Order: sequence, then C-alpha cells, then structure tokens
Amino acid sequence: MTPPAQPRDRLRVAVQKSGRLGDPARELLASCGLTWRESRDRLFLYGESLPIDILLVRDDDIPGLIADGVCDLGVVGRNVLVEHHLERGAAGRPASLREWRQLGWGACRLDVAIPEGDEWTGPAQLAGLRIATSYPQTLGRWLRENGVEAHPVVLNGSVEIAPRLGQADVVCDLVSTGGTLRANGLVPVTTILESEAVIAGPDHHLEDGRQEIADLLLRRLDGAVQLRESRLLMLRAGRGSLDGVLPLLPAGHEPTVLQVDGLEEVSVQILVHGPVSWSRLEDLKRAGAHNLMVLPVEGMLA
Ligand SMILES: Nc1ncnc2c1ncn2[C@@H]1O[C@H](COP(=O)(O)OP(=O)(O)OP(=O)(O)O)[C@@H](O)[C@H]1O
Ligand SMILES: O=P(O)(O)OC[C@H]1O[C@H](OP(=O)(O)OP(=O)(O)O)[C@H](O)[C@@H]1O
Ligand SMILES: [Mg+2]
Repeated sequence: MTPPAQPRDRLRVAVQKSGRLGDPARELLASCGLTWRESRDRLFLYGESLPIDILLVRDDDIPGLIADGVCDLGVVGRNVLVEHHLERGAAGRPASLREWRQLGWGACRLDVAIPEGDEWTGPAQLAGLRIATSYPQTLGRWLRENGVEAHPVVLNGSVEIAPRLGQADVVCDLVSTGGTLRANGLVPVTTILESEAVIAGPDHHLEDGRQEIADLLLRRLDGAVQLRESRLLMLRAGRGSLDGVLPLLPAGHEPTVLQVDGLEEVSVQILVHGPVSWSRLEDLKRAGAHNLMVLPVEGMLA
C-alpha cells in the first residue's frame, strides 16, 4: 500500500530523462514560458518563472508516479499509459489516470509483424504462436478481443530480433518508419494501437491549489500547440481569379482579402492549421495566385 502523498503547493510534471520524448517535452514546456534551475544530479528542475517543477525519469515510471501522487502530470506516449492502465486493471486496481491532452507529436503504432514472405490471413493465424513484445497487456487485450490464444514473450528491447534468435515466431512492437522491421525481415500486418505523446494526469482534480496551476499550464500548452501548428499563408491574385483561388485555400481562419492600391489585384492572408503542402501551393498558382508565401507564427493574441 502506497502511503498518502505529502501536501504540495507546487505542480510537479514528470518528463522522460533521455529518449525520444524528453527534449520535445522540455521544449514544449519552455515555450509555455517555464524556466528552471537544474539540480546538481540533473534529475529535478526547479521552476523559477512558475511554481511548476519537472522530474526527469524513465518513461515507463511516469504513469506510476502520477498514480502514486508523486507527480501531478506527465508527458508520455499513449502506448505506455495504456499498458499501465491494463496492468492495473489486471491487478484488480481501479483506473486512476487519463489523457489530459494529446500533443500531436511522438506518433507511432503498436503493430503485429510477421516474417517477410509469410501470408497474413488474419488474427486467427496467431493462435498458439510465440509473440515477442514489450507490451504484453495491450497485446493480451487485443488477442482476447479477437478470441485468439497465443504466448506473449516479454522483452524490454530489441524485440524485432527475437524471431531470428528463435525466441518467438512473430513480434508486436512500436513502428514509425518501419525501418527496424524491414531490417529484421519482418512486415507489419495489423495495428493494435495508434500512439502519440500525451499529457497524462489523474482522473480527479488536483488539490492544494495545484489544479489552478495545472489549468494555467494547460491554457498555455493549448496556445503553444496551436501556435506550433499555425502558418500564415499570403498570396496575391488578380481580382478575376479570386473565385478560383479562394476555394483552394487550406482549412484555417476566415481569409482576409485586401485590395492592392492602384491595381486590379488583391492580397490574401489566411491563418492555417498545419503545414501547407507544395502541391497545394502549385494548385493555387495554377488558379492564378502569385507571390505565395508560407510563414511560421511566433505569437498570437485574438
Ligand atoms: N520509432 C518511434 N517513432 C516515434 N515514436 C516512438 C518510436 N519509438 C518509440 N516512440 C515513442 O516514444 C516513446 C519513448 O521512446 P524511447 O525509445 O525513448 O523509450 P525508452 O527506450 O523506453 O526510454 P526510457 O529510457 O525512458 O525507458 C515511446 O514510448 C513511444 O511513445
Ligand atoms: O519503425 P522505426 O522507425 O524503425 O522505429 C521502430 C523502433 O523504434 C523503437 O526503438 P528505439 O529505436 O527507440 O530503440 P529501443 O529498441 O532501444 O527502444 C521501437 O522499439 C522500434 O524498435
Ligand atoms: Mg522506457
């Protein structure tokens, strides 16, 4: 039984110490105006600009630290959160965490992959096979949902090599480019979880004034995430081509159309969500636009 957490009036956020999500998570928090003083062991960052401290840990430990009340929030892959949630469930403990925000980066999939050249006929073909994975609970849930009985072989890393070593027949592991699978003669056949980086937190309100600090951080995070994805698209077009150009603009805010002094031309500006592809710019140019420009947005205040 975990002893109750000590009262705290500062928010504590768990972030991966090293690894894929550590740097982007710290950059995101810094873009929310957070500054820190680093402890000598570099495991604790004391928040200077706001009462928000950062604990640097292994990503697998993040859900447990939040569940135990040692940390309030954490930046972690959904894959780790789901595995923790199912582990707790299997041990008969109630769910205690939820996704507070999805961050739109750190995307990867948890896929089942089989040896190249083998035919894939569906989940039933996995019956009785040994499946190497670091995610036994998530795999187990998917197998149950598909009515398949197989044998998970739990490995903490280098899962893709297991079939070559004779430890397993197939694998269930994280995939983004697919390069690691290909290098090991495996092909992905089905996705059992789509993942991305998320802000994880408890499924209840925080106490001792920490909910107010968390709300402030989340408001800034929402703004920072939106800003990161925003682009300003600017172009010029002849009045006559406007009807062809406007329907081709990417999704975004209401465009601003301004008459250019002394010319039969307009200048169009639109704030768009997400990158603008080259093919979109080419389509706009074909429709009569010119002087097209896509600019990052540094700040925004409605
Ligand atoms: N190939 C990938 N592409 C994109 N995201 C990935 C990829 N592999 C993992 N991730 C995401 O990044 C998270 C962290 O991955 P990383 O490899 O750094 O973890 P780790 O080796 O378990 O680190 P730690 O030392 O903290 O335990 C994963 O849980 C997943 O959400
Ligand atoms: O589809 P890909 O782009 O090849 O990425 C997939 C690989 O990335 C992760 O491992 P990572 O490189 O983090 O090494 P690890 O085995 O130490 O976790 C994951 O466990 C896969 O092995
Ligand atoms: Mg880990």
